Parts: sequence; structure tokens; C-alpha cells
Amino acid sequence: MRKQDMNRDWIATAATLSAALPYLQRYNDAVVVIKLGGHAMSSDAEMENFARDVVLMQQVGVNPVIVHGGGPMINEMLEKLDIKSDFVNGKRVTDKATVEVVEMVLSGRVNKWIVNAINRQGGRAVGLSGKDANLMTCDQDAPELGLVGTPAEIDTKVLKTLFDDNTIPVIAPLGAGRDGETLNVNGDTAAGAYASALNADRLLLLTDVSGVKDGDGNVLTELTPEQISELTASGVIAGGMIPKTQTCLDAISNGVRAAVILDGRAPNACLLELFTEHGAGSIIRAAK
Ligand SMILES: Nc1ncnc2c1ncn2[C@@H]1O[C@H](COP(=O)(O)OP(=O)(O)O)[C@@H](O)[C@H]1O
Ligand SMILES: CC(=O)N[C@@H](CCC(=O)OP(=O)(O)O)C(=O)O
Repeated sequence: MRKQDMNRDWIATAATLSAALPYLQRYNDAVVVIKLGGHAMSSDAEMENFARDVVLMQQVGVNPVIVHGGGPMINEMLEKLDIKSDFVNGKRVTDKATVEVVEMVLSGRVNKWIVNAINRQGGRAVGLSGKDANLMTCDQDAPELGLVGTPAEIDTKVLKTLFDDNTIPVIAPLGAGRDGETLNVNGDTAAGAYASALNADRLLLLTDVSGVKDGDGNVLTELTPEQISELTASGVIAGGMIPKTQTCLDAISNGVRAAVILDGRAPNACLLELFTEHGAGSIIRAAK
């Protein structure tokens, strides 16, 4: 590259940083809950990139909270163990044997993968599940789903202590039932519940599609609650996208300013959404 062109690149980089100033100011001290879906975690390299963005966010004054999924990793382990698994409306039917595998995979393998990646990028992350410090107490979801929880009470005390200590919580989507039993919670549902309890400024749901698509396959960059109802009724929003859009609707009616569904595999997806005019994915905003 010629020296002159190289200078032009650096000038563009400096201009990008300068243009980010209003966004950096806006998100200073804001809580951003990020749900990292299992499909958005496909390699160590992608995980390192994600972790780097999270550490940068924290460095500039955001309080990030990571809530993760891990459905594909759970499926892989259940298959190895020859345990059959079914989904109803995007939620896993969970019996005693299944919940043990879910906890082992989520709290063991996936949670530590993320924690380690953030720490390697110079951040300080701590791994938790909803069972720690009374973070998430759940009621049982539909009885036919078995040991699946729906969040009932969130205790944010430990999260606030971690923010004060510049520590990034990484939370596996498990909860404690009223009798202390372990319940499997859909990752999107869990992320939405934490976002509402914290009055988060943004809930980012990172997945493997660039946003919510209409019947022609085009990504809808802004989505209203009415559009979500119509697209769900007509079957265009299906499978794992049902709990995602439902979570966004619940979140914006419960104290979250906006929720975004975006492609977690795209480079710097979170930074693009938070710190640029461009934004990313499909945004659902709370009524003013
Ligand atoms: N209208 C829609 N727009 C985009 N994706 C959709 C839509 N309806 C269903 N999907 C599916 O939802 C999937 C995302 O949900 P899921 O597989 O549960 O992701 P994750 O593991 O990241 O939580 C997409 O990969 C896509 O196949
Ligand atoms: C009740 C329920 O469905 N729990 C999910 C928890 C993991 C999850 O949500 O993972 P993704 O975000 O990667 O889909 C499950 O067992 O797969």
C-alpha cells in the first residue's frame, strides 16, 4: 500500500472514532444485556472477536451483561448420550436426565468458553447461572414442557456489585424453581427477564440471521408489535424466532428502551449497533 493511501485509512479510522462520540456519551453507564445464541458461537475466532467488543464496551463506560444460549451444544451432547429431545414453540421439552445435560453443557462448557475469551481480551468476567445469588427464581412453564422455567423473580443485587467492580457477568439460562429444583430456561427469555429487571437501555439478541425477515426474505430493520403479531400468525416468524420476538415485546413493555435482533457472526456486530449511526439487524422500540 502506498504511504498516502495508508494515511487515508488512518484518517478514516480517526473520523470513525470521532463520529462515535455522541454514542459513547449516550451509553455511558447504560446497561446493555447481550444474549449470545448458540448459533452465533461457531468458532474460537468468532468468540474472541465478540469478547473484544464486550471488553471495549465496558472500557468506554457501558455495563454489559452477557446471557448465553447453547442449544446446538446441548443437542450434540444429548445425541452422544442417546437422549431424544423435542421442541415445542422453540422451547426444549426437558426431563430430569435432560436438565442434567443442559446444566453440564451450559454452566460447564459454554459459560467458561465465554468467560475465558473475555478474560483473555483483558476484561474481567465472572460466570454465573440463575441459581447463583438468587439471580433468577422461576415458576414452571407449561407442564408438558417438564423442567422448563419461566422467570418470576430476579435479584439484581449481585449484578450491581459486579458493575461497581468493573466485572462482566456471564449468565447461563438456568433458574431455581420454588422448591430449589433446577429449571431450564430459554436463553432469549432469560436475557429479556434480566434486561427488564435492570431497566436496560438495550437488549441485543445475537443469532445467526441478519434480522427478522418478512415473507419475501427481506430483513425488517424496524419492527412494530403489530407486525410481529401478524408475521407470527401467518407463520413467517417461526421456530426459535418466536421466543426471540416475544422476548423483545415483553422487554419493551417492561422498562427496556429497545431490543435488537442481529447477526452475532457479523464482525463487530455489537459495536455497529451501539456506536454507529448505521445500526444493525431488526430493532423494536418501546413506545415513547
Ligand atoms: N421470520 C424469520 N426471520 C428470521 N429468522 C427466522 C424467522 N422465522 C424463523 N427463523 C429462524 O430462527 C432462527 C434463529 O433462532 P434460533 O435457531 O433459536 O437461534 P439462536 O440459537 O441464536 O437462539 C434462524 O436461524 C431462522 O432459521
Ligand atoms: C427451555 C429451552 O429451550 N432452553 C434452551 C436453553 C439454551 C438456549 O436457549 O440456547 P440457544 O439460545 O442457543 O437456542 C435449550 O435447552 O436449548
